[in-house]
Amino acid sequence: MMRVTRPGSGVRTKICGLTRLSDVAAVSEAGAAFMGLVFFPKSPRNVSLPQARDLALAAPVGLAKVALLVNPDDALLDAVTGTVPLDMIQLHGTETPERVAEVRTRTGLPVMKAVGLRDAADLPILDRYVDVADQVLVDAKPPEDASLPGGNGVGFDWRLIAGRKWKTPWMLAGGLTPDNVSEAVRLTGARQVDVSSGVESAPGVKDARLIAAFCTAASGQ
Ligand SMILES: O=C(O)c1ccccc1NCC(=O)[C@H](O)[C@H](O)COP(=O)(O)O
Repeated sequence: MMRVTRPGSGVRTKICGLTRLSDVAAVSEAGAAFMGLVFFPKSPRNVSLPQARDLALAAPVGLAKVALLVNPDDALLDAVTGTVPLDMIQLHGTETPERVAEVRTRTGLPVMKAVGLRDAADLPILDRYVDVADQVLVDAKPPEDASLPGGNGVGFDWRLIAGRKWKTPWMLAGGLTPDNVSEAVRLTGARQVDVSSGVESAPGVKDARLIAAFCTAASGQ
């Protein structure tokens, strides 16, 4: 499988919600740094344990495999980490900082905690996680009527975080697309970006051309 090294701006991309081996190939060829596997039965991107294992085993060295979980109990954590070769856990529920610390210890893996923003009142929530998580995913809060806690293709006002710095590495997410990602990077100063809906042709169906276009746009080329 060919990997493309982009000497551009160095912005790293995560493509979330892969379900097919062809998605892994597309993500790798586009030069993304992370691929996300969703373990959330209500999601159109949900993968079974055997499916996730096959996808993870197909990833080339250098493409980090991230398991996305929502308020997982220890049994689910053990099942996922015992079956799927992984590089990171993404917690996308209402996990407390204490639970984030427990998940790090239990799995031995770095943990990225997703925090949803809608307005400035949500910003202090981020500060609760910077000391305990290895990465913070700065995402949009889901709409009130959403059935998914993330992956809804909605954004937030990037000016909320423009010029802000956290001591923990962070990734920007929420409604990003090949058309808006370069502006999002420019405005927020993000060095890492995450996308799911914006590179799909239908809910849960990744599109190789959109993945390539997203990675190219994110890297400033
Ligand atoms: O993608 C899902 O189906 C999903 C389900 C449950 C929790 C989170 C989920 N997705 C999160 C993401 O894919 C991304 O990390 C992020 O929220 C960006 O999503 P999008 O706005 O669709 O690009």
